[in-house]
Amino acid sequence: MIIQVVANLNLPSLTSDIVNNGVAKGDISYIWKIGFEMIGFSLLSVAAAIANVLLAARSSQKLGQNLRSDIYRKVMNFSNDEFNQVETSSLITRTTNDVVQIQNVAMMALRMMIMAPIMLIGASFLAYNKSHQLSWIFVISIPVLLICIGLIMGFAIPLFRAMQTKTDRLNLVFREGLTGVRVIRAFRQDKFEQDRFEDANQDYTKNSIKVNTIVAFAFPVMTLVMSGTNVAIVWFGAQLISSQTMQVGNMIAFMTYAMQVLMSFMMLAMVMSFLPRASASAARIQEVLALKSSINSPAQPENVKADTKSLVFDHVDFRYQQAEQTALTDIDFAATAGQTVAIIGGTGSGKTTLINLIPRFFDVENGAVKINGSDVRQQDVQALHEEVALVPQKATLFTGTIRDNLKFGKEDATDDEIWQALDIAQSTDFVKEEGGLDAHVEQGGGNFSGGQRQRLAIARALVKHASVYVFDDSFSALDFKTDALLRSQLRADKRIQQSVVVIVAQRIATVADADLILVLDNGKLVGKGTHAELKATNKVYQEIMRSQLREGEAEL
Ligand SMILES: Nc1ncnc2c1ncn2[C@@H]1O[C@H](COP(=O)(O)OP(=O)(O)OP(=O)(O)O)[C@@H](O)[C@H]1O
Repeated sequence: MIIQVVANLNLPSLTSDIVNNGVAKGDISYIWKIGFEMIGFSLLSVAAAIANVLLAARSSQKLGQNLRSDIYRKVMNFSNDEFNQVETSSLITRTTNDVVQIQNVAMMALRMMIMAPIMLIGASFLAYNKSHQLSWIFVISIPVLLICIGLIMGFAIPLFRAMQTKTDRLNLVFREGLTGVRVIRAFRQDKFEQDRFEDANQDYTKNSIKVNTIVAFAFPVMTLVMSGTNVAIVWFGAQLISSQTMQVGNMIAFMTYAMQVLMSFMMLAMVMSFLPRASASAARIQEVLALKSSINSPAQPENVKADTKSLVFDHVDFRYQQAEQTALTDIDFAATAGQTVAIIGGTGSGKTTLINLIPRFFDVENGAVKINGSDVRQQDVQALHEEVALVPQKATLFTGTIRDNLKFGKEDATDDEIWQALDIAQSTDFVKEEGGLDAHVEQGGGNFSGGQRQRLAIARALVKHASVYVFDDSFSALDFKTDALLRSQLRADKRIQQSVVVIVAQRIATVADADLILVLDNGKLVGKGTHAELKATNKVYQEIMRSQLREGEAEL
């Protein structure tokens, strides 16, 4: 860049030299000499400019790449609390659009922000050197230019800032529309959603048009100021020349320097006008990068080596962030290898909340959750996640093959192990029908039924070797027969027998043969025991049984 600026600043001086000493005096050999020099400087300037653009593009793209990886790595370590703080759609905009803003401004800064001040000072100095008498023109043209730039930026900057939030809104509505497209159709809300999107789209477009209109004004206004300056230089320069107080070459050089001075201001203005938008983007990225995950490994994690696997909830209270009431109160139970704990309760009673505490998605308020005898907060988070195999309420599959999806918990799983897990999960038949382990899984498992997705998610958890297997309402999408078969095979499996199994369910039939049943009501443990004990003594359990008998579900 410095080579480019020096070459550019040198050219007008050579021009004045060639005119004054070559053209005016008719010295052809001098013209050739200076002419070659000028060609040399021009080539140098072009080469330097190309190198500058290449390097600036490379550095700014690398910056973008690093920012995107940093954000992704950070977000992957977020706990549920952090996900609640930043919208998913906003996270996507931040990783894409916001990073591009920073990239663009970095590119511009590398090309112009440093070049403009050097050029400004150099050109001003050299212009003054060429003609003291014409320098007063700057006293008028620079303030006029600055006022124009100031006015344009004053209008454009707030609009530039608004651009980012409007992009967020557009993405949010679009994303909600995409994910909820079936619900939207079923409830015939197409028009409402279309209108909502149109509003966001129009808002964004109007803002863009306004910004671009203002920016479009900038160019002619600046050209006007430049042309005015040129006219003034020629007008007053001509008078000086005719009175023989200035040489023609000096006037030409002065004119070029004047353009360079004004161009520097314009470059600075251009970078400045992009800065507010980029600084808004930077703040949004920084917000994500600065978020501290509330779930972290301790400085010195405990080395857990238990011969028998166990899961203990020791008088646990839990409260969601900013919630007034505890979502779980005084939950206390223990289970060891080979035992199945079942959790039953009405909707919103806290079942999912309870099992989210096992892999430490949230931290308890009081008490402790212990796996294999050690408090989960004292364990390395990664190591803890290794010990828990979770089947969430909503089965999530990833694009790829069935084999890819099932190897998620154990990278080196053999096909035999996978088929064994599929067998227990009652999935062998439909997987074979689909074409085996290489069958394609579409985005979100869209080419499988809800029950099939659920069973594949169960199989994925079974492939993993864990201390605790957690099934969150995973059997509800299965019919009674499949549900019973799956659970009996689960009980018979040698590896599962050495682990603790936690099952969340709505149906009495699913929980009846568990070693320990927990009855949850409004976040409290209102019953704890076997099916026979609870059936005899627990009112809430009896009520659940009665309601299901009435519906003809539980034949017990
Ligand atoms: N992220 C959250 N922030 C605040 N409150 C929450 C959050 N998630 C759940 N809750 C509240 O905690 C309570 C228990 O919810 P939970 O999802 O554990 O119930 P559940 O028994 O699993 O219900 P279901 O059978 O319908 O899945 C509910 O009152 C719910 O409103």
